[in-house]
Amino acid sequence: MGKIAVVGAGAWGTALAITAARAGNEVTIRAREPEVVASINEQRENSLFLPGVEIPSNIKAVADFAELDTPDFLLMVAPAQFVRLVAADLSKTLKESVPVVLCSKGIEQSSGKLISDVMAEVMPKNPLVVLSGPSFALEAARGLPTAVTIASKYQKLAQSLAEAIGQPTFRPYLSRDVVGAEIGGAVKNVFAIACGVVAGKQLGENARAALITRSLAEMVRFGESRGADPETMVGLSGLGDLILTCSSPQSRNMSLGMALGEGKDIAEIMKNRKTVAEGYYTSEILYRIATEEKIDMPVAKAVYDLLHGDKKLDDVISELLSRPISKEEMF
Ligand SMILES: NC(=O)c1ccc[n+]([C@@H]2O[C@H](COP(=O)([O-])OP(=O)(O)OC[C@H]3O[C@@H](n4cnc5c(N)ncnc54)[C@H](O)[C@@H]3O)[C@@H](O)[C@H]2O)c1
Ligand SMILES: O=P(O)(O)OC[C@H](O)CO
Repeated sequence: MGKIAVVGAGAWGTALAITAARAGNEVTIRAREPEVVASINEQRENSLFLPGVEIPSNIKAVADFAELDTPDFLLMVAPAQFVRLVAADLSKTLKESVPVVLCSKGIEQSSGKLISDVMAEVMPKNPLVVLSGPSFALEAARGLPTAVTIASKYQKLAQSLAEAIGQPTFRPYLSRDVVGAEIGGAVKNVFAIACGVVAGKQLGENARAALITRSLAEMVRFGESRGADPETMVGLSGLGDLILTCSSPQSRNMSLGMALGEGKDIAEIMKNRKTVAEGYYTSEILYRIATEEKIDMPVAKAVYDLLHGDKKLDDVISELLSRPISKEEMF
């Protein structure tokens, strides 16, 4: 039986803890909120972030990083904008030999850095693995079939993580392309907001299909700018996650876009959110990077204009639709 630690007891951290426990591991999950620690240990439920799912008895919640001991793998599942701070605290007690599995999806807004680069800065010695792919927390937690990409330059580690947490209903696929796996998960959140706008404004399924396809082209371009393999972009962590997140109001990012498309105000939507819609933060930095580096990303720009600019929805849509005719290029 292996030992898995999870840092971040939001919906995804909790779902991954349940998945790892279901595979037979002893799991310790560190929650930031004392009420979440109590809820997991006493009610066997994370009633704040993943209500309605039973927590198996081989999961223990703790408040203190020091209680995580020395796991075989540590899963980092804090929201992307908090990973630097959380990792800095964690690094005070975690041994440098413990492999860290990055499960967060985003780009650091203050620096424009990929979160794997943030981890390399803050915890440079811990071997890094990325876990990404189309995976709604609730479905994975309920044991519904899910497939993910596990990427690392240390293939033996990727393999042993896959063996430790894999099971018929949670199938990992292995990759060496850490940056590619990470970028797909980070930028699809921005495009899911755009697809939500299409749904909320009832622009139709043709528009949504076109938007997903053109978003994939932008994902490929951005990925190439960071050295990602275009093939990774059409795998689970890229196209797979793009399709999932752009197709279901279960997605926090798509539902944020739907609210915008229905005419709600962004400040109102963001007020009092307790769950994270990573695309909101990623869209701002993605637009800045694309502008500075001249990466053609019109859909990402449209989302930026809606969330962080002061453009009107109808103006943003007509700007996107009246771009000059160009050649259809993906790669
Ligand atoms: N929910 C999903 O279905 C899902 C699936 C795959 C990946 N992810 C990714 O996992 C990451 C975590 O998302 P989630 O869905 O588990 O979170 P969540 O929205 O369910 O919960 C919010 C999380 O943010 C944490 N948080 C709030 N303020 C914080 C602070 N100041 N410092 C540190 N942490 C703070 C909370 O403790 C909690 O863990 C995100 O990057 C997300 O994109 C989520
Ligand atoms: O609910 P979202 O939009 O944060 O998406 C969750 C996962 O990233 C889907 O793979």
